[in-house]
Amino acid sequence: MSSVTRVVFLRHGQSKWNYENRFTGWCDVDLSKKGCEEAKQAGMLIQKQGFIFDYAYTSLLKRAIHTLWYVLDKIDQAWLPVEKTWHLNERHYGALQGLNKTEVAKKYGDQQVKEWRRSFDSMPPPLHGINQQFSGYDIRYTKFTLEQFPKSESLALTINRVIPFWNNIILPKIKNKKTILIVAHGNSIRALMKYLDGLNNEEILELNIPTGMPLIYEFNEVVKPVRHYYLNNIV
Ligand SMILES: O=C(O)[C@H](O)COP(=O)(O)O
Repeated sequence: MSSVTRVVFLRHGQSKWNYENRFTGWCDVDLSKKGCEEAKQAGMLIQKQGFIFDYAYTSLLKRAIHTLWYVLDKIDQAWLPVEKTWHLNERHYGALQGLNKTEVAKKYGDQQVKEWRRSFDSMPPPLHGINQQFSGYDIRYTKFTLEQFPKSESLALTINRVIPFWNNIILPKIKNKKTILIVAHGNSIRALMKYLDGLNNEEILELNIPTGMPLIYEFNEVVKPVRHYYLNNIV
């Protein structure tokens, strides 16, 4: 019997705003046609490896939830216990949400946009007031007061809410040899990878997570990550 325990991470398939090249963050945008196909393909890759999961986790955002549904359908594990949590949401992109990434780069420069998107502690400009990109009144976020509700998040702030979830909820399950599927977002997965692999601030700048590509992490008996790889790289 294998002594490693595996966690499958999956960034949602392409969303409609990924397709339109717009900052999305906590805006609840659905999958594009291509994203649905990517999700089904991810399900097929996972199914080929014969994964039988004990638990699945995803965010409160439908691009991730629907990706999970496609995967569970493909692997015929629709019965799996699923927990949805804001801890796995995409990083909040503040006032950039809804804006076109190329237009923002024309206005502020490529370097500034790269910093907002990929650096450790740079914070996108915060949302001001209540506009259509503000989801603070949404029923799924009632546990936040308006003051607590994020108006923007750096990767550092994203790490602050992803890692307690990892340590309290996921880690004990890995210790018990449970196999877990986590369908989340580019930056909530980057936050986890920074933590798991001890990446420094230069390394995290260059880390991008592709849409719809299952990423396998293997953990040893003391729950240290020993290896990770994308499923499309398996021959
Ligand atoms: O929220 C978004 O815009 C994307 O899902 C992730 O965006 P990024 O690649 O700019 O971090």
